[in-house]
Amino acid sequence: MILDQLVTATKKRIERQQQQVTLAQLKAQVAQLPARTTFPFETQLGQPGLAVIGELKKASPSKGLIATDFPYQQIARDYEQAGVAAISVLTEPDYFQGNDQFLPQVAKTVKLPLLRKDFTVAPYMIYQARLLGASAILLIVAILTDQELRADLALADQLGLSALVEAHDAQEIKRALAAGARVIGVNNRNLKDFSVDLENSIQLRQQVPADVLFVAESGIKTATDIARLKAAGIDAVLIGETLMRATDKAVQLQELGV
Ligand SMILES: O=P(O)(O)OC[C@@H](O)[C@@H](O)c1c[nH]c2ccccc12
Repeated sequence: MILDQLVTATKKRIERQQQQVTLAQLKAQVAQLPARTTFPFETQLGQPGLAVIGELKKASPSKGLIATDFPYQQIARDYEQAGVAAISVLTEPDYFQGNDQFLPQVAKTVKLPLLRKDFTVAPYMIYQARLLGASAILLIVAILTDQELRADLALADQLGLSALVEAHDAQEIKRALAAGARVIGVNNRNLKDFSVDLENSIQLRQQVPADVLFVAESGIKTATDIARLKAAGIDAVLIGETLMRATDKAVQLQELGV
């Protein structure tokens, strides 16, 4: 499965990076940063109405190259002007053509909270996310043990980072809730065959209590999709490809009815 390949590639990448900057050195750098007392990612998602997280994604394993031209700072500015609540920044290099440096570059361009979209497989990556200027990290339940999930959530909390905890079925939602997730994302894309089914997030909405933020992820393309998700009481949507391909982000969001 693609997720296994991503985990293997990410572990190798982090091992390489740790040879340049050790965990102890990274921790020391993070310790120099001012303490954070707020969680702007969650504040933004908790606003009334459906919040949109716009994603910066040059390529993906399911779609290949999405944007030949990728002026990510300009796209971030366009997202901000179009009124998105937060920006998801793919940093994974091998399959998504992401780059860690996109985060600080985008952070100095817009005021919006940034989600570091990567495959968090080690606490090292959580310290990195803080140092790079992210407000939130992604934790994928399917690739973490319960113990790791708890420890990662605690560390994120301690560093002033929110965590979007990604689940794809009721069992994973249970694990996310038991670990104390405050934001749960349900991926509509099946990572085994890349098929997309919006019903996944709609059906699973009921498994999550109202005081936990619920994000529907992937495959959102039309106003009908948005209307269905709104009717299901979803707090936020994560939209990548549809927004990446739109020449005018504001017009695209208007057409979607968000
Ligand atoms: O481009 P889409 O279909 O709108 O999807 C966005 C986002 O949900 C997707 O990129 C995603 C969801 N979960 C992930 C985990 C890692 C990398 C990427 C993702």
